[in-house]
Amino acid sequence: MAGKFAFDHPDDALRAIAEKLSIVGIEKSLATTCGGGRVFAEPVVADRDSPAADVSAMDGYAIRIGHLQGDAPVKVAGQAVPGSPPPSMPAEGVVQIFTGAIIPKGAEAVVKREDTIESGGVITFRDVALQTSLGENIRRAGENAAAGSQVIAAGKQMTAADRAVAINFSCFGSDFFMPVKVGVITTGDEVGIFLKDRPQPWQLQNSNQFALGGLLAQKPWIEHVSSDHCGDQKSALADAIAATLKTCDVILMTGGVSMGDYDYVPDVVREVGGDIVFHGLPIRPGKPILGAATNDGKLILGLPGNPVSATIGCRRMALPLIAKKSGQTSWLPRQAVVRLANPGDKTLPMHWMRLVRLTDHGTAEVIDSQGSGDLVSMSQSDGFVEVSPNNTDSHTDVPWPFYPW
Ligand SMILES: Nc1nc2c(c(=O)[nH]1)N[C@H]1C(S)=C(S)[C@@H](COP(=O)(O)OP(=O)(O)OC[C@H]3O[C@@H](n4cnc5c(N)ncnc54)[C@H](O)[C@@H]3O)O[C@H]1N2
Ligand code: MOO
Repeated sequence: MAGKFAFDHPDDALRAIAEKLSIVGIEKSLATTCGGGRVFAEPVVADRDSPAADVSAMDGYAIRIGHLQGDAPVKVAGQAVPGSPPPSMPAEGVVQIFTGAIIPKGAEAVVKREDTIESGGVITFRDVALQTSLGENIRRAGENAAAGSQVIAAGKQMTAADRAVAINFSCFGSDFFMPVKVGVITTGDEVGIFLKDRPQPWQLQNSNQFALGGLLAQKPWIEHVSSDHCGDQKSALADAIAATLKTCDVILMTGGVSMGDYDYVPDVVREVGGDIVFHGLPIRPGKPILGAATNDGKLILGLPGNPVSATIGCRRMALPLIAKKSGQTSWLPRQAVVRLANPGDKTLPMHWMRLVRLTDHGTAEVIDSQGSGDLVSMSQSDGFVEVSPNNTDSHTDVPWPFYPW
């Protein structure tokens, strides 16, 4: 135990609960082209060398190094074009070659076209070409990857670059992890979706449902299955959690996790068999957050009801844990860092999530906020930085991890 909190650092809390989570199942042989953003459940292996043969990196002439001695014109005795098998290297003369074409057997280098003087079937080498070394401008077979080697590891989320790699190696189908099924349950008698009648002063629109839904929708490895809302009745909440556990791998809740008389979430999570790993973390906003796992490895995360706390909590804590369940091996956040233009002198004894707007590459400004109910300032931000507890360097040039929306 770290003081009054189970963990000192949000990442330690993530690691601890992640150990209790199961990984989703596998979908066999989906088309790779449909799998953009999904998580590979098997590695991609090179079906042949890349490049498949020695190829030219330039438009020019395939030569033997011996051609570079003397300044007499040399005959262009053949042509190597992409899309055709290579000609053989003639006993005399050079072969005109184009970028990507296979190097004729016996050629030792490629001289760029602009480093020669071309005239009617012969070339002479400019001075710069005389320095050409053995193998210059030749991409060797297998230099990117050898046939049979792993080019993409299982557990990686497929990027656009991975799509290119998979298709390059003729991997048109692969096993992928199934999307993680997530159910959202918001709570609170005051919260609703008021379409026709405007909310009364004691009521408010269910913005959390839409904030969480927006973050979940960004991830192709998540299937947002349901959004339910529960009033402040313990039995209704228990029923909603039990029903959602039947259809989902993860339940994200908002509200009802702090100290109020109607904050039933911790009790109900225990009742449905949730093993509470943390309830409260040294983070602001979001301190009352609750993390639990069921005995079959499902995740129940209770986010505080305040809109900024719920949204930041979803970004900082829920998405990595869902990533873990999705089979991703690199699920723990590794964020790019930014420096703050206007950090001020204030410190907090907590990990402080500060809303920021990016102002330049690597620089951001802190946005004025009225606190965790101020969703207007949140919408003016590009995301938040996480400042260390009791940080006395905040007014200096310290870079902080940045979490974009
Ligand atoms: N005595 C204490 N009181 C509070 C503590 C504490 O430690 N001791 N912690 C405070 C902190 S920090 C937070 S954050 C809130 C979180 O409380 P809950 O998770 O129990 O959330 P609620 O009380 O249900 O709601 C808080 C706030 O957010 C509004 N809300 C709730 N759900 C939604 C929604 N779906 N969409 C938009 N807004 C929502 C709700 O109306 C309240 O205004 O507790 C502090 N109190
Ligand atoms: O720490 Mo609570 O999550 O801000 O208002």
